[in-house]
Amino acid sequence: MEGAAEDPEHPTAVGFLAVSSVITMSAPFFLGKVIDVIYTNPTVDYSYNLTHLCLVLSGVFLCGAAANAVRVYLMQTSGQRIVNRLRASLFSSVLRQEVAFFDKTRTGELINRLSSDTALLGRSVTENLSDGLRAGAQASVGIGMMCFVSPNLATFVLSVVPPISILAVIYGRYLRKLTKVTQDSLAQATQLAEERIGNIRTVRAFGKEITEIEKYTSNVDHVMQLARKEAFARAGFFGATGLSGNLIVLSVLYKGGLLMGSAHMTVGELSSFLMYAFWVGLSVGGLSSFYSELMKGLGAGGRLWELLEREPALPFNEGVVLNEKSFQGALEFKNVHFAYPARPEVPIFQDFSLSIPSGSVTALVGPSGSGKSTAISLLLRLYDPVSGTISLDGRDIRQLNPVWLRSKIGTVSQEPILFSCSIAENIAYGADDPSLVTAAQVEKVACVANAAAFIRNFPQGFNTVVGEKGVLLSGPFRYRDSPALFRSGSTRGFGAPSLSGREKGQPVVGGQKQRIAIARALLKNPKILLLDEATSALDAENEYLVQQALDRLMEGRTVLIIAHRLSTIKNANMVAVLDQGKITEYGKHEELLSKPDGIYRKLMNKQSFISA
Ligand SMILES: Nc1ncnc2c1ncn2[C@@H]1O[C@H](COP(=O)(O)OP(=O)(O)OP(=O)(O)O)[C@@H](O)[C@H]1O
Repeated sequence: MEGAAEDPEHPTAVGFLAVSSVITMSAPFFLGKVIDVIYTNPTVDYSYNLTHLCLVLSGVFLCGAAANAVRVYLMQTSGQRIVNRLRASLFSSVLRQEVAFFDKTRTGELINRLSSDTALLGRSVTENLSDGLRAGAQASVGIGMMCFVSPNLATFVLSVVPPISILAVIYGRYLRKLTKVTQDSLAQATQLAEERIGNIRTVRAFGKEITEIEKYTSNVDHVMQLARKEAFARAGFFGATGLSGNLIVLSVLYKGGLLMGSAHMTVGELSSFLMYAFWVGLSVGGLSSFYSELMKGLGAGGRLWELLEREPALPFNEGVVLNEKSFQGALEFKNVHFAYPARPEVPIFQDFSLSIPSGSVTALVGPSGSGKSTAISLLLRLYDPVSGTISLDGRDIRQLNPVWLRSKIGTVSQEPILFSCSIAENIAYGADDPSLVTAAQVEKVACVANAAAFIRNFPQGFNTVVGEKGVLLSGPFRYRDSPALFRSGSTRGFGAPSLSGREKGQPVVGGQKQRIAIARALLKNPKILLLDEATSALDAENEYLVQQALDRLMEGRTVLIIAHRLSTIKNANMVAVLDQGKITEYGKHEELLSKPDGIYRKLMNKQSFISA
């Protein structure tokens, strides 16, 4: 691995590995000598030689143990370092991917890569590699020493190796298959748990706790069944190897006894031989677990590599940056055709054209599902059109640097997403460099966004931590129009139905999240604003506060707003009606309303626009 090769601790650890292995493997030979000294000098003064020998050997063994401990320490730290580096690169690679990639890839799967696959690979190329090397070296030296001590006995013992190896290979394959199935079904159970816990409000609102518990329990029961099968296979294999190990030792003792009887072997040699045989047995066990860990690591590595090497389909931070001084912020869709990559057969836009002049407010209206949010996703360049162009100040946005482009665009969605940190941090998130934002700046934008008063009423003020997705704040009541759907292959784009609506029946106190999101957008101070108005009515006072904050935010910017309020539509410079994948009507509210058979007129009659 690249990380392992760079790591300076690796060569040191290999040095310690060599020292500890040499010492370990010389032990049986010298211990055999000790036994022979005991047996061949049954006179009084042998104790002097023996004491010396034992003292020297103890010192050597101590060095071996210390070298081994240092090796393990170095390998563990170096493993963790590799895992950390892998995680950082992987996270960086994931965050650079285009949005369509996230439509297709499950979050749980990515989290799994980030947490367990990296750990698996890290361990596999450090500790496991070191243990494997050690086992391999010890097995070869052990076999060599067995041949050296007694070639006769060694040939006898080694003749049982081939059949046992064949058995081990068959077992290994079976086990790998079984492990994969178990892992897959565990991943399924985890995915289910993650989704249901993340969407607990929807589960609760539908009273599905018991059903979900049963579903999860049946999933983990399935995992248990597979795990039992695996345990059974392992138990059989270990039982068989244990038995054959003992039988081999017994036959070595038998044959060794005969050789000793015919004076072809000393008792020390037989003891050394047995110890070597024992070490070889242990090392072969170590080698097999090294092999299975390595295979797991390589599997994880393959999956990680795919992700690390994946080139995002849309560029991440490259392209033209327009001159800030002459930058106007005029937007235009020209003959845009678009279908989501996850569903290429369903066209969303067909010949969609719309011009949004610099500094104007355009209200976009249309039936639900007509593609209003999609238009915003395209302007943010979360996806590219199949054909046609979207331009900013006459420049195709595909030529522009997407990071720069997005830095010029502010968004406030129906259900803004806040992070689980303090309100001040959430507002500062809008700035290019949040660490440079002062408390005074945060308070100022919060004031303009009509958010300062309610924030100050919280005991911790601006330091109040909002819950995951901002659930501790009030938001619009959205059960009516956006039921949370469990995933069936794709997520929604901009303005995805959030699950953090309020429980049915609770009073709607209103719009705190929106006002924080407006403050966040104010701090960003973008030239272009893409807004998705909340579909729900707030109470009169909050309605007024949010509306006033939005009006202040819109001042002097190019605005495209998905309108749900009559007042917004009336105040907009232009209204564009989106239907059947294109803009079918365009003009001022009154103009459009005066067309007797106009779609806008029908829409107004059919759809309830909030009259506030
Ligand atoms: N990421 C996605 N992958 C595939 N299809 C999607 C994705 N996001 C949205 N769609 C589909 O695209 C169509 C347009 O969706 P969009 O959210 O743009 O409509 P909308 O007019 O904003 O609707 P609403 O008013 O209900 O919010 C819908 O049929 C929707 O199911």
